[in-house]
Amino acid sequence: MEENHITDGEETATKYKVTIVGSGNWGSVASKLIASNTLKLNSFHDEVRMWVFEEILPTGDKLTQIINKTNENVKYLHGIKLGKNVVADPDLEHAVKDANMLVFVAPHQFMEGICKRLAGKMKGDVQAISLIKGMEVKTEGPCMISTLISKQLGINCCVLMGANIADGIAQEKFSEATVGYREDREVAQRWVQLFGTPYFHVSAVQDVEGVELCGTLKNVVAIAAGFVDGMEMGNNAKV
Ligand SMILES: NC(=O)C1=CN([C@@H]2O[C@H](COP(=O)(O)OP(=O)(O)OC[C@H]3O[C@@H](n4cnc5c(N)ncnc54)[C@H](O)[C@@H]3O)[C@@H](O)[C@H]2O)C=CC1
Ligand SMILES: O=C(CO)COP(=O)(O)O
Repeated sequence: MEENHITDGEETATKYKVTIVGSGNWGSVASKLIASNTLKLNSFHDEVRMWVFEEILPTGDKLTQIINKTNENVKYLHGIKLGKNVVADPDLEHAVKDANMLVFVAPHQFMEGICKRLAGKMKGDVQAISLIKGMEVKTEGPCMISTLISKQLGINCCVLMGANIADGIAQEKFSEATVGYREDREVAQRWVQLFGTPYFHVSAVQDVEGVELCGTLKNVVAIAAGFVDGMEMGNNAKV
């Protein structure tokens, strides 16, 4: 347990361990942002574990092996180094077992299955954040993904959303995002620290559902705007 604590003069504080659950385009960029910060910030372990849904590449290699060898997610974020401190792990339960900060960034349709596998497998003090846009629509009504995570895993879940296209952020083009949190501002500030860089500006507001709905519904507007472009109806039709 010693390695989980840092000593700052007389005080000892928890050293946070981060695992990213998901490794597509956005999950890979999230790992790059986070890995650059854990190296700089004393309150986090350097290593960032990234659960990878294992795939066999056309070369016959396993995706996790290539990520760990080249430091690059050649399938979902080609040409971008993630950081040497990112470790790809194909075993979901193993990837989360020591983490006290969990970043969920798998496509929403896989989340129910992922949560079922994770229930009871995590540390007691774990905090979560969802970067997932979308919602589960069931017969009893819609359910936000942060709610699904909180309910199924019994943990607090913040969200991080913005007009964020992963590739632009991977290329370190300026972008901003918002963390939505429920009660604990200190936890929200920890997420802000973990994600924020000079090119990725992150702020926090106390409104999980508001932030998550804006992030999700933004994509409905984006699809409609794409239709308008495709039909060459002009910008006024978008308003
Ligand atoms: N790509 C982007 O620019 C952004 C994406 N998001 C959100 O992030 C979430 C993830 O999106 P992306 O990273 O773009 O996904 P992606 O489409 O790039 O990757 C899909 C991921 O799902 C994995 N996968 C495939 N089958 C699976 C299974 N059966 N179980 C679990 N995982 C499986 C793949 O291995 C891959 O890691 C989505 O909710 C999306 O809305 C949010 C902001 C930006
Ligand atoms: O929300 C996005 C960019 O901001 C991308 O979402 P999708 O990957 O679900 O299209």
